[in-house]
Amino acid sequence: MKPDWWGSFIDLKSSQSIEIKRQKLVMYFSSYIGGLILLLFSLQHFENENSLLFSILLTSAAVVLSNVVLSHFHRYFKVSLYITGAGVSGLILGLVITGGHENTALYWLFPFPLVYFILFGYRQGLIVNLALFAVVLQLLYQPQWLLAEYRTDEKSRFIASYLVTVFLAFVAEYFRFRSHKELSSINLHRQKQANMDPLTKLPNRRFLDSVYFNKTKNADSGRFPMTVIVADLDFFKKVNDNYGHDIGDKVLIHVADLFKTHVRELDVVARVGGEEFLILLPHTQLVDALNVAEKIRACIAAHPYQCIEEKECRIEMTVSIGVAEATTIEQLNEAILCADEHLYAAKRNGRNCVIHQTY
Ligand SMILES: Nc1nc2c(ncn2[C@@H]2O[C@H](COP(=O)(O)OP(=O)(O)OP(=O)(O)O)[C@@H](O)[C@H]2O)c(=O)[nH]1
Repeated sequence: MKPDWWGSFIDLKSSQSIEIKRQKLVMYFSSYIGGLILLLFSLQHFENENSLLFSILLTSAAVVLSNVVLSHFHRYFKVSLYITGAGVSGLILGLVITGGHENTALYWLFPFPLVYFILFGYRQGLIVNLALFAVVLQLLYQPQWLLAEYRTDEKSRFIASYLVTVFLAFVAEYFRFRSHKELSSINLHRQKQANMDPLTKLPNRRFLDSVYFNKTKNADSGRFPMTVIVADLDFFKKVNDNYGHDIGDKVLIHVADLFKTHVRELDVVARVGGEEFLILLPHTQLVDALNVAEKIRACIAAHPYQCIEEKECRIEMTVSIGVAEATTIEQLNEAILCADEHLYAAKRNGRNCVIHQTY
C-alpha cells in the first residue's frame, strides 16, 4: 500500500473543500461588494463627465459582476478566479493611468495584494503581485503613459508602503498555508489511526463501514462487479497456545503481508476480526477472484512464519476462504454475508480451501 493510498480514501477533501470555500467566499465578497462599489463610482464619474475613468470603472464592474454571477452556473471555479484576478489587474492599471478620483488612485491599491494572495495562494499570489507591481512601477516612471501626474515623494512613499503591504500579506498567507497544511496532516494521521489496525497496519472494520462503503455508495457503479473474499486462519489459537501471543502477533503480520502481495492498488485488504480478513476486489468477476483466492491460499500454506527468536521455529499456517460476488452496491452486504457463510463451509470442509457456493 503506497503512502498516499490512505489519502485517496480518507481524503483530505474536507480540508481541501474548506480551502476552496474560503477562496469562493473571498471571490464572491470582493466581486459583489467591489463590483457594486465600482459601479457606483463609475456612475459618479459619468455625472462628472470623466469619460475615461467612467469607462474603466464600468468595464471593471461589468467584468467582475458578470464573472461572479456566471460562476454560479458553471463548474470551472478556477477560470472565474483568474477572470476576477484579470478584472482587478485591469482596474489597478486603469486607476494608476488615470489617477482616479482627484488623483487618489494610489491610495486605493493597498487592499489588492491581500486579495491576490487569498485568491491565488501564497506562490501564485506573490508572482501576480510582483508582476503587477513591476508594471505599476514602470507606469509611474514613464509619465508619457500616464494621464495623471504624481509627485516624486508621493510615488516613493507609495512604493515603500505598497511593498511593505505585499510583504506582510505574503507572510500572513504563507504561515496560514503552513498551519493549514500541518492541521490537514494531523487530521489525516488521526483518521488513519482510527481506521487502521495497529498490528498489521491494514484497514479495519471501521474503515470499511464508515469510509469505503460510503465511498462506494457515492461513487458510480464503476466498482462493480466487486468480489468479496473472506479469509480466516486455521487453528490460530494453537499458535498462541504453543508459541505465545507475541509470536501469534508476528504470524498475523506475516500473513497480512502475504495477502498484500496478491492484490492490486485498487483492492482493499482489511483485518475485520482477530484472525479474519476481508478482501474487496473491485471490477472483478467471481471467476477471476477465485484465482486470486486460490493463489492466496496456496501462498500462505507455502510460506510458513520463520521465527528469528527461536531456532528451528517454523510455523505452518493455512487459511480457509469464502468468496462471493456482488454485481451492484445493493448486493454488497449480502455478498459479504454469503462469503462468510462460504468461509464456514470451508472450515467444515476440512479447512485450507476456497469455497464459493453453498452445497
Ligand atoms: N496473537 C494474537 N491472537 C489473536 C489476536 N486476535 C485474536 N487472537 C486469537 O485468535 C484465536 C482465534 O481462535 P478461534 O476463534 O478458536 O479460531 P481458530 O483457533 O483459528 O480455529 P478455526 O478458526 O476454527 O480454524 C484466539 O486464540 C484469539 O485469542 C491478536 O491480535 N493477536
